[in-house]
Amino acid sequence: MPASSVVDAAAKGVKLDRHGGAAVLLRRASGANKHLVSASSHLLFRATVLATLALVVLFTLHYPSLISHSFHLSSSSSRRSSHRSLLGSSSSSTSYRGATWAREIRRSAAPRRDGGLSVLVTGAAGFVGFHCSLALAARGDGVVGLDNFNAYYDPSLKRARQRLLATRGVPVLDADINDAALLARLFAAWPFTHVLHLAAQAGVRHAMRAPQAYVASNVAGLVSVFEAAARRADPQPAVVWASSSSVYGLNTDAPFSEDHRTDRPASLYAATKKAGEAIAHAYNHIYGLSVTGLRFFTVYGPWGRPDMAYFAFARAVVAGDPVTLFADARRDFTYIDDVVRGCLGALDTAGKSTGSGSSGKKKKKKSGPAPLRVYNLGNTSPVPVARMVAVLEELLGRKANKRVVAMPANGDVPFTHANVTHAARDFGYRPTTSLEVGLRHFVEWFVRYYKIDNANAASTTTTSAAGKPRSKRKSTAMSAAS
Ligand SMILES: O=C(O)[C@H]1O[C@H](OP(=O)(O)OP(=O)(O)OC[C@H]2O[C@@H](n3ccc(=O)[nH]c3=O)[C@H](O)[C@@H]2O)[C@H](O)[C@@H](O)[C@H]1O
Repeated sequence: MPASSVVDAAAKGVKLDRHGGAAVLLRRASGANKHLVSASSHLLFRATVLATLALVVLFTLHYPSLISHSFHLSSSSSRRSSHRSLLGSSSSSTSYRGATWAREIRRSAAPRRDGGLSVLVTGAAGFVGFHCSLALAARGDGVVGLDNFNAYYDPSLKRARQRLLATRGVPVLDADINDAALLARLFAAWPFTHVLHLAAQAGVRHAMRAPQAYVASNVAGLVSVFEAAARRADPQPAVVWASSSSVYGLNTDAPFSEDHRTDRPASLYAATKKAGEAIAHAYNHIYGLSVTGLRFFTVYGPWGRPDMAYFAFARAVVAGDPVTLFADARRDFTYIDDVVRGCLGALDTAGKSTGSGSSGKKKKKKSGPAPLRVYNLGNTSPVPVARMVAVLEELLGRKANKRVVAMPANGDVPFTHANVTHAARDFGYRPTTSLEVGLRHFVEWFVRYYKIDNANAASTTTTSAAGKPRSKRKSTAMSAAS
């Protein structure tokens, strides 16, 4: 029988089978063995397809989060190789649900050392959140991160941080702190002992361009986190969150102490951070929530924020673009590793929340008032911004095209200077990194990450010197090496 006839017979068989079954097919085939073989193979084929479909349906019902790619976990983690990657970079947080998802959360959140913490880190793909998450995971604490990956600065840098965290077993969910339902599901999935709340709208001067973003993140978002921690979580976690040196505003007493006035913010950014400190007081008072606010002082370092001056200036120096310096500005630049030690110290000493939270009703406090703390995390040695640029010039082996202007009325303050005696007393905080050393670490990362040829730099040659740039300028193009 020609091949076309076999195909015809098989086609007929399908048709007949639909109407009369295999017996009709067998009669019409009138003993032709080839037809019999063809028909029975066809039946076998159909049975296999049906069985496969049934299996797919069963699998889908059993593993919904796998099918929807809704949850991010490391695919390359050495410690957690059993975690298959569910990284889906643009998934909606509303799909973070289900039994498998909750199991994955528990697996990442569980500490791997005796007495370890279990920390929900908001803003985990941000600069400080990324470094703190790495440090917590490295010492065996359980960590689950979340971040909304907004475009305030290059989201690809946040994605690169997310990928690196994944290799350490820290998932970073694509989620917004204003998603109350998701926060409730996270606390239902696992009793986090701590929340390190670092998600925020940063940037002092940008607040004049996008004021509502600061209200949405730094006020509404903070309330959302406090609501979840105080009223949805049972037991309540302790919350450590990022306030800012900017709350000192127009204060002129120096160095800035936590006892100084903070009721004269100079920017909307500062005002929202100050509002956050007042909101923290209310949640501590009403719900017995343990809350620690950390006033960061111009934190810098590898994997930093491209919107900050040291980072933007480094890019401008490499590109040969102008650098605008606000005359006489000084900052208490604080290196990231020092700040991370401060954050972990604050978490370790946070003290327990004492209210009862799951029903949202205020019940009798379990053991008196919960801690309410605020600390400066600065470097204690302000440096002129012009000096910061000079160090960058040295490290990059290129001269900046400087333009010095009077400080505009944009919310900036002329100087910051931290007194850190409270943090030193309560958790041994002692910053040890000079601006020169810290910027060297930053530049080493910066040239590697953006694949910049830095052959002229002081750090890699013995002949270049600040003020004596080489005439030969190297490539100015920057591309991320992530
Ligand atoms: O400690 C904080 O609470 C804040 O620190 C950081 O704010 P700032 O201290 O203002 O840092 P950053 O912008 O790097 O400007 C540094 C210096 O460069 C000067 N500066 C800035 C821009 C410019 O074009 N020229 C210039 O001279 C400028 O006058 C300043 O003296 C965080 O961004 C903020 O989110 C918050 O965390």
